[in-house]
Amino acid sequence: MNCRVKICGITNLDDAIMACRHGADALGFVFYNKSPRSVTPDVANSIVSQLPPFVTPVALFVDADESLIQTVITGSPRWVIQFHGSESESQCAAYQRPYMKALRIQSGDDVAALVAEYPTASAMLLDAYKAGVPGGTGEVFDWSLIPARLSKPIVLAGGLTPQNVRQAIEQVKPYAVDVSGGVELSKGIKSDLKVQEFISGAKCG
Ligand SMILES: O=C(O)c1ccccc1N[C@@H]1O[C@H](COP(=O)(O)O)[C@@H](O)[C@H]1O
Repeated sequence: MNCRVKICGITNLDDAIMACRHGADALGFVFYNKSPRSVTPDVANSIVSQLPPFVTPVALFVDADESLIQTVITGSPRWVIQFHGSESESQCAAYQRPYMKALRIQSGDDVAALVAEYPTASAMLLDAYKAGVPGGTGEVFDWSLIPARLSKPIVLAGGLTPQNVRQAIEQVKPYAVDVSGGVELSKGIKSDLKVQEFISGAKCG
């Protein structure tokens, strides 16, 4: 099964180019200033302007001001948006860009019903729920909570690593996987070896 890979939390050009070299399909940039992976619009747009073709930059926001979102996305027509807060469907759709909405899954959630709330999303990202932390937690959730058939492509996130990514893909069969902390050397800095192992693990099936 060909699974696409997004490497999230890119903060510098060297890591971006390294991830592309290993076959990343998408790179995530975090515009949330409480994250240790937070980048400025200028830094991110400078990196995006130097990316090779066929790699999608993803701008991650957590309940951000409209002005910040507009500042980022006007920097490049290539941006896809990841909404990782409690944004409504109409807020997400307002920017007229392809977007994915993150859902933080916990037991008892009706995942199909939550997905159905975002008919304009290109994909839905499923992440672990942790109280008080919007994402990048490094925690895995119970993948058996994900129904076999959903109305949108699924991007699986939350605590993925080079060690568990193949098992995750075989069990969940997502459209794509997304990783941040599991391929880091230190907060905000990616490990060449871990990125290589993660992508080859995700794409070897
Ligand atoms: O990466 C962050 O710092 C971050 C901050 C706020 C919201 C989301 C964030 N990252 C996203 O969280 C998931 C899971 O990350 P991890 O692999 O468990 O570290 C992923 O979708 C990141 O894009």
